[in-house]
Amino acid sequence: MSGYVLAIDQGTTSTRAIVFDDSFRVVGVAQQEFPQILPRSGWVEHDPEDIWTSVVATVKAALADASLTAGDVSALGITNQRETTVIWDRESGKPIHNAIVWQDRRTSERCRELVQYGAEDLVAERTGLVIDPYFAGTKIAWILDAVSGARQRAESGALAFGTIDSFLLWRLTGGRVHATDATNAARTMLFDTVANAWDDDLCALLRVPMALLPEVRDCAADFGETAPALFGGSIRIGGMAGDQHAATLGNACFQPGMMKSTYGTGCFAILNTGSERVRSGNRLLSTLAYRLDGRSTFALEGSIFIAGAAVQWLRDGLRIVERAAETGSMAARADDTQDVYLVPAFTGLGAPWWDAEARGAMFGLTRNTGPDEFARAALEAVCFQTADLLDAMRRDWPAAGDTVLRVDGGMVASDWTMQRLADILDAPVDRPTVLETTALGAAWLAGRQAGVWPDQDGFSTRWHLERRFEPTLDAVERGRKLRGWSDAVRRTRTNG
Ligand SMILES: Nc1ncnc2c1ncn2[C@@H]1O[C@H](COP(=O)(O)OP(=O)(O)O)[C@@H](O)[C@H]1O
Ligand SMILES: O=P(O)(O)OC[C@H](O)CO
Repeated sequence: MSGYVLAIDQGTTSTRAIVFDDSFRVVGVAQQEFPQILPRSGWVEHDPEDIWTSVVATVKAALADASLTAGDVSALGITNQRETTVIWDRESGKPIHNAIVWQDRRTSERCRELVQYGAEDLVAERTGLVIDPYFAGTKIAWILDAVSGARQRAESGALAFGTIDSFLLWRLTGGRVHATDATNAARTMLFDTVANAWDDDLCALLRVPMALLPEVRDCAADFGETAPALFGGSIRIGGMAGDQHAATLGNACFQPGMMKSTYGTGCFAILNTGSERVRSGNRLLSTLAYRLDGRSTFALEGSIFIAGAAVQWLRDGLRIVERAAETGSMAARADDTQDVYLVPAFTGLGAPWWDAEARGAMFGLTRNTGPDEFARAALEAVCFQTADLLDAMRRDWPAAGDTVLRVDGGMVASDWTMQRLADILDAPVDRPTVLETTALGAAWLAGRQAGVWPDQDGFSTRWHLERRFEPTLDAVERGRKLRGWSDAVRRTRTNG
């Protein structure tokens, strides 16, 4: 068998398909953006057919780019934007509603009711999550209530629910496999991560019929094979993981205490806590890092909703830059005497604040404030938010104290941001040579399952550092900046 492995990375704004060889080099790649549907303030949807079309097109294009056919590829791994919720008809394969995206806040009111009802402890104990519209559970119930007849059809077993991985698997296998992996299941608010099973009590609480739910498998498992007609030959599907979990694997964070942070549209920091599921006292998520060989590895996660999206706002909303990459040089020449803070709560605040109602704010504006200070504030916001997460992680799990942060995602191309991140965290930041770590993690799962790629140890030794950013900021200045940020967050929050 060849060492070529294909990964589908189905993200929030685009789909990528990447072919790796057995030296983990990218030999073929294709990317396609698809429309974001914003029906009203705080609502975000995707058309699942757009996603499906982009997956088929990018897989074909990546194979062509690598000058390979389906028969040359040993395995396929799928990784995906998490929590985004699709419900489809098992007979026709057609979705009954647009996918409700992870960023969508339409179920805030329902979540408030669940908190008032006193469900927080039950949810935390079984799932490790906080109650928030972010997760799939309340989105499923919303669709069943909004689409006429859907609840009844769900109860009779005519409909299927899946996060994007599961929906793609169903389509790729020609409707033969309805399954997900444990990391995606862990983002629904319906899955007991210790028992590794869907939870009857939570399904009843959230009014989700269990007949809708997919079978849950390990991240590296036999997920079936692609229908031959799709890509001119079938490919075995051997790996599946939510994108942040795949990035944890791709960054080889296999040991307890290792941590990665991915800077894309949002920012997601995951700290490997080993076999211990740490109950957070600081409103972090206690989730799965990954599940392999029947064993779960747990993690503390901090989820920030807006990271690179703040840079997109400068580009597409304010139009003060033409390209994201310009923000680094602007930040470098921004006026040091101006303390301008952006709290980018465009869709509420995630961890550790979980304030669905908060909206973005800027502080410290003067008549001298210009585009450079805006750019610096947007990039620094990402650093300050990561510092809040790391601080919460250290309080929850003191072993996190000496952590080196491994980073990936589109934003880490910015040297200025990575240096500022090390300065604000007062910790080293390691940037790997392969920045496509999410796709690499999914490919590793599939390659390992097919027996053509190495196990954890072999893979870890081939993780390579491109550059380490060491902290250089003095403690007084760092403390002053962090106090300014805390004050800005306090003034933005609605639940503090
Ligand atoms: N040089 C850069 N400086 C700052 N931000 C950047 C830079 N390059 C890309 N970005 C930001 O990174 C994000 C894209 O990262 P990516 O990992 O592709 O995101 P996603 O997978 O969430 O779609 C965009 O929000 C973009 O604004
Ligand atoms: O598609 P991304 O990279 O923005 O990641 C989305 C996250 O998985 C949402 O939880």
